[in-house]
Amino acid sequence: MGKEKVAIIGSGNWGSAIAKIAGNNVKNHNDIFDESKVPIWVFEEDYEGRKLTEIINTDHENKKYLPDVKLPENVVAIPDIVEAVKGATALVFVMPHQFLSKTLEQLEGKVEKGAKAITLIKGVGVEGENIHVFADVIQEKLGISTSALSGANIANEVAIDRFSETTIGYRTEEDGKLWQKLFQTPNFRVQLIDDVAGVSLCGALKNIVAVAAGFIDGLEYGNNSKAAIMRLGLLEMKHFCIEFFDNVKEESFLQESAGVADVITSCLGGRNRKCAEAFVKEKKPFDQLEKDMLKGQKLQGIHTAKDIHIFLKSRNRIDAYPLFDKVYQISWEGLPVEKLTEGL
Ligand SMILES: NC(=O)C1=CN([C@@H]2O[C@H](COP(=O)(O)OP(=O)(O)OC[C@H]3O[C@@H](n4cnc5c(N)ncnc54)[C@H](O)[C@@H]3O)[C@@H](O)[C@H]2O)C=CC1
Ligand SMILES: O=C(CO)COP(=O)(O)O
Repeated sequence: MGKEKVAIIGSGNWGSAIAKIAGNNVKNHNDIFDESKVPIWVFEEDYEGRKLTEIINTDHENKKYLPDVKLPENVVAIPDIVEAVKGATALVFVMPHQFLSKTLEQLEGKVEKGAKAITLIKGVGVEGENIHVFADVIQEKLGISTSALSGANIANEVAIDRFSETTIGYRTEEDGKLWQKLFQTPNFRVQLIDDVAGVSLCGALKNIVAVAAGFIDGLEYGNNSKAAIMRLGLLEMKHFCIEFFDNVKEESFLQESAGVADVITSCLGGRNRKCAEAFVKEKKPFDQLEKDMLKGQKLQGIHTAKDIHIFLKSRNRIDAYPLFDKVYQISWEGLPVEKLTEGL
C-alpha cells in the first residue's frame, strides 16, 4: 500500500494550528505519510494587499487567522478545493460549520476512492426534526469512513505548543490509530474512543454552554454562577445525546477532553464566551461583534443554539433543555439576559 497523502480542508484559526501539527507529523511518521506536501485548501481572499495563499506559501504563516506562528514548508496553500484534495487519502475537515454543506457539494465525486476523513468541525446539521453529526454527513455525502476529533483546544494555545489534550472518536480502531499518528505530539495528547457521535456532539453543544458562560461574565455574576452554568450545561449536553442518539458513551462527557474539559476551557477562554460577554456589556448584535472582535473568525455557538432550538421545537422537547433554550432566546429573540438563570 502507498503512503497516506493528507489534505486539510479549511485554513482558519484552528485549521492553521492543526496544519502546523500535521505538517510536522507527516515528517515524523514518513513511513506512513507522504511528507513532501500537505495541501491546505484556502478560501481565497486578500489580506493587506496580498492573496492569502501567496502569504502562506511565501511567508509560511497565516497572517490573517493565526499570526506569528510559522507553518512547516510542506504545508502548501491551494485556492481550488478540488485541486487541494486531488490524490489525497486522508482528508481533514476543519472549517466553520456554516460552510460545510457548500464545500461537500464541491467535493462530491472528486475524492479518492478508499480515502478516509476526520472532522474537527464543531456544530450539527439540523433539518427540522432530523439531526446529524458532521462525521455522518461527510461519510454519507462522500462515501468515505469519517471519524471526529474534538477537545479542549483553544487554537492559539495549541499552535504555540502549550500542553493540551484532545479526543478522537474513531470509526474503526485502525482509522483512530492513523489519525492519532497525524495529530499527536508530546504536548498535544490524543485519546481514542469508539464514539463518533458523542465526541462530535460534545464539541457542538459546549459552544452553546460557552455563550451562556459569556452572558454570566457580562452580567458580572462571578465564579459560582459560571460553575453552575458549566455543570448544568454539561448535564444538558449529556441528556441531549442520550435522548437523541444511540450508543453515545458516558465517558465522552466525564472522562474525555471532548466533554468536561472543553466545557471548561471554552467557558473560560473561547471566542463564544468573549463575544457573549460583549453582547451584554456593549449591547451590540452578535454579527457586529463577530466582525469587530474576531476579524474574520467565526462564532459557532449562537448558530448551534438556533439549530438545536429548531430541532427541539420540532420534537416538542424545548422544555427539557432550559439552558439551551435560554441561550437561543437571548441571542435571537430579544429575551433580556437577566432572565438567563431564571428557572434553571
Ligand atoms: N479556533 C479554535 O480555537 C477552535 C475551533 N474549532 C472549530 O473548528 C472549526 C473551524 O474553526 P477555525 O479554523 O477556527 O475557523 P475561523 O473561525 O478562524 O474562521 C475563519 C475561516 O472561515 C473561512 N471562511 C470565511 N468565509 C468562508 C466561505 N464563504 N466559505 C468557506 N470558508 C470561509 C475563512 O477562509 C477562514 O479559513 C469550527 O467549527 C470551530 O468551532 C475547534 C477547536 C478550536
Ligand atoms: O472549541 C474551542 C476550544 O476547544 C474554541 O471555542 P471558541 O470557538 O468559543 O473559541
